[in-house]
Amino acid sequence: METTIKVEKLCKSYTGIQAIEDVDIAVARGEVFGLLGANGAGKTTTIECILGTKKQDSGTVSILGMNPQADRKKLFEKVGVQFQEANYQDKITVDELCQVIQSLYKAPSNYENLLKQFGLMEKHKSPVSELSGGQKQRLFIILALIPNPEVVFLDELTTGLDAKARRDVWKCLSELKSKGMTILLTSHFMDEVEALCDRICILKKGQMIFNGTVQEAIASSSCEKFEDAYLWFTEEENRNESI
Ligand SMILES: Nc1ncnc2c1ncn2[C@@H]1O[C@H](COP(=O)(O)OP(=O)(O)OP(=O)(O)O)[C@@H](O)[C@H]1O
Repeated sequence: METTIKVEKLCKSYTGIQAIEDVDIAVARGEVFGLLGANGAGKTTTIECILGTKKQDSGTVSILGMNPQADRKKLFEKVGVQFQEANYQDKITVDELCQVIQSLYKAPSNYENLLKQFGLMEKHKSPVSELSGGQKQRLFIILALIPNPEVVFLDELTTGLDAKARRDVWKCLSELKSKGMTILLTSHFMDEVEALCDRICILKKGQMIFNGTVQEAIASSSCEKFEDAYLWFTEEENRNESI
């Protein structure tokens, strides 16, 4: 199967902190891959190194056969990124922000369709600053999809969304997946990971402690439910007791 994202022996440290160490990830085209771990485990650092917005200390990254450091311009056309926070003018409206993003790309998606799909059409004339937290979160997913990307990175996918909005986002992502989009996401919600991800990697203090499917994670633990298995992997005490 064609590999869309390939990461080998990725290491990155900040002053005094080894944020990630020897991370290996391979994501096939059309796959939904979940990067999991507690706060500070190294998920965002991994994504930033994959995107080339942070330079790794060692290790290699390839997306769609490109080196993100050397081929940044070409990658920009094919990769979408959901930002947690974005800098935009104070009074800019949803329409205007989408149009600005659209203007940056050669073959963008129709953003109005995305607004409809994500239930934000009624807010299209509102200033972004007046959206609720969940509405902003959905807008950031839309901005990531405007480039019509082959690969999309969604960091903390549905943080801040209510139950209905989360389910709506899941449905939209399943549709994108069925059209062949490759998705790398991080999430702290294990029901979401179970519903969406073909494969996962669990990071703990920058080290990869599991790589495989949700079913394999459950089978390797002494647990029946995925959330319990995830906690078994990430909580030291439980693992030591079981080993
Ligand atoms: N710019 C930075 N300077 C110094 N240390 C940093 C920097 N960015 C991240 N770190 C540290 O690196 C480690 C990994 O952080 P990272 O943001 O990658 O974790 P994360 O898994 O994305 O966490 P969260 O779930 O809270 O978003 C943490 O210990 C964090 O404090």
